[in-house]
Amino acid sequence: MALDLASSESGHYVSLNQQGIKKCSVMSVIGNPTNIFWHESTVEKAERQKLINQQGCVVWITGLSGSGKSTLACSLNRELHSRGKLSYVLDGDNVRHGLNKNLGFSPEDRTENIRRVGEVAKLFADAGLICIASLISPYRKDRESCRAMLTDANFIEVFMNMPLEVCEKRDPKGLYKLARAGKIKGFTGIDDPYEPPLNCEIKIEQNNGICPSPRDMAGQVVSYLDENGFLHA
Ligand SMILES: Nc1ncnc2c1ncn2[C@@H]1O[C@H](COP(=O)(O)OS(=O)(=O)O)[C@@H](OP(=O)(O)O)[C@H]1O
Ligand SMILES: Nc1ncnc2c1ncn2[C@@H]1O[C@H](COP(=O)(O)OP(=O)(O)O)[C@@H](O)[C@H]1O
Repeated sequence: MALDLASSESGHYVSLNQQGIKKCSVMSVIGNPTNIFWHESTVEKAERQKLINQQGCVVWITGLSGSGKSTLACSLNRELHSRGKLSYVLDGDNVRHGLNKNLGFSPEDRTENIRRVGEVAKLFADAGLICIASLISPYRKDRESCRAMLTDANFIEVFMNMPLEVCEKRDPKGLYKLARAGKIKGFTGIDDPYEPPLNCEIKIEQNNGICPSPRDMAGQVVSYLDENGFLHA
């Protein structure tokens, strides 16, 4: 049986095998990586974008549960696809089934949830895709951190400005009901805060009490992307 001993302070790695022979080598310190270097790709982002005739970016959809984030994300994805544009949806609910399945809804876990999705979205944008991230992302500072990961123009924040009453009336998963009954603690909008964006690029809201259709919501985002040059290389 081999025995591995690691010293995180020295960065040395000591291994004893069955014959008691010691091996020493250097490793990255866990939790505070050292000895890692950025490796440049030989294919540049501009070349990838030219290939697919679009500009990589992140469309970040934020809003209360039930405000229509997933509906807009799906509709936008379909609309872009029909125009021959490559997009991909990162939906909070879905990402929490895999990459983020170890995270709950404490403020710290939500922050980590947003940070990870922000990093993945940044990679998709670098690949040249229009990455549609759809998460409650309730805290302003977390969304601002994601914005800071990209150049400002490539982070397009879409605020689903739906009144809580509308979201609660929709309640497609019955979660508001559970939250009101005290059976879910820390539910956004009920007993956990939602901080609306101060400077978002796009706001989706009701007109005279009527919510725009999914197609119209998507149309609003497509117009922005088109007018700002994202739909051509
Ligand atoms: N406590 C609490 N607060 C808010 N939402 C809750 C909670 N518990 C479970 N859910 C369900 O989880 C979905 C939100 O996941 P997100 O990853 O988007 O949330 S967050 O951005 O980390 O706040 C959210 O999905 P949507 O309804 O699509 O927004 C809810 O269905
Ligand atoms: N533009 C809209 N008009 C009418 N109903 C909508 C609209 N957008 C979403 N909905 C409905 O509201 C509910 C919540 O939408 P959803 O996209 O799941 O919200 P979220 O992802 O923000 O939780 C769903 O039942 C959906 O069909």
